[in-house]
Amino acid sequence: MTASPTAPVPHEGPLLSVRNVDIGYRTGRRTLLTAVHDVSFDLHPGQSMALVGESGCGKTTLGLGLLRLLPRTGLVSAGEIRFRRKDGTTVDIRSMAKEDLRRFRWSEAAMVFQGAMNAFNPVLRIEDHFVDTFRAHETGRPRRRREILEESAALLEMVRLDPARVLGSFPHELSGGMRQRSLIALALALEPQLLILDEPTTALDLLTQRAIVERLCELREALRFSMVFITHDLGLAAELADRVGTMYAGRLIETGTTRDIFHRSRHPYTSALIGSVPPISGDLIVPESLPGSPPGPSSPLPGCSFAPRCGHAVDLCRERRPEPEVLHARGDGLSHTVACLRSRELAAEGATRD
Ligand SMILES: Nc1ncnc2c1ncn2[C@@H]1O[C@H](COP(=O)(O)OP(=O)(O)OP(=O)(O)O)[C@@H](O)[C@H]1O
Repeated sequence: MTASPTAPVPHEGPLLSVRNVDIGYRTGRRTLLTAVHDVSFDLHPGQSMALVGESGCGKTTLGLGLLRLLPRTGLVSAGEIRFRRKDGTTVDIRSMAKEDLRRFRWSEAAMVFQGAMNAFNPVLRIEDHFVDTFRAHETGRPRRRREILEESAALLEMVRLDPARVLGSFPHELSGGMRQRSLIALALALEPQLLILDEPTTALDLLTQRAIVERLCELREALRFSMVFITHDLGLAAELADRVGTMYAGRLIETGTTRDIFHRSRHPYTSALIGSVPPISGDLIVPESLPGSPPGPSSPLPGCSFAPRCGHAVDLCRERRPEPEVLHARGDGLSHTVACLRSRELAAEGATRD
């Protein structure tokens, strides 16, 4: 018997399962500064998760670490990053051999960095980037250049670019928004199941940002890839994500659905971030109610890293590190989890958001 088109999709389990991951940077022969601590989360097929937090909280380090794209001094030093491949097998990205990893990137998981200029080779035309990407992942008979270019044109049209104008151009001949869209088209070329976007619209004007975000929403719906979206802009997070994770001093201190985070955040840091957003979506500004900055990896604190800036901290917060606690359990990685010793008390007092 064949399944009817309306039959529920069988439960597939997570696409990406991150467990107790630490990521550090070597600063000397024996010193490793840990920039990401003990991060765990599951991402299911088709889900989009935004990582938010001030600068230096470890969002980019986590994004790069997930695909083993860290600079030479960077290292995933603990934990598991399990990924369900297109062939149905599961692999720990940490233990993948280099050649396997090369094939895996782009075809199964791709990353779009902030500032697309650096992602392109300045002496190659956009069409050559497409041809190289397709060719590097070919397994059977090499495809004709014309065939690849036709497919590339369709991808560019998908992100609303004119292929006739873009394919023959060098990266510097395009505007920032066009480069960023070209990069998104390139990242989607091999139909990856996971797209990691790091501030993909920063430095673009508001109209271009909006156009890219709208296109990404539509594409995700049509192509059903999963997404991890790193941003300073909570307005974008609210639009693009169905889940949000707040990072502070290298830790994931609150995760939940977009609704949990924007309407009933339980960590005073998340509440302060949301309180700092201007009424119309825009860049995150450090709120006046939140003076100071997050501690860097070289100055870890014994208790809660946010305690020195938190108006609700008590002595215990400075002594004991809060473990993530599930406040509202849900399947598919959608639980609302918070790492704050006082979260229940503060919610009862109405000090966090409802
Ligand atoms: N190549 C590196 N070598 C040493 N330390 C680094 C390196 N890259 C980042 N760090 C440190 O790791 C910490 C986390 O930085 P990261 O860039 O991941 O944060 P972020 O939240 O993404 O910030 P931003 O939003 O500004 O990109 C910071 O303290 C940073 O100084």
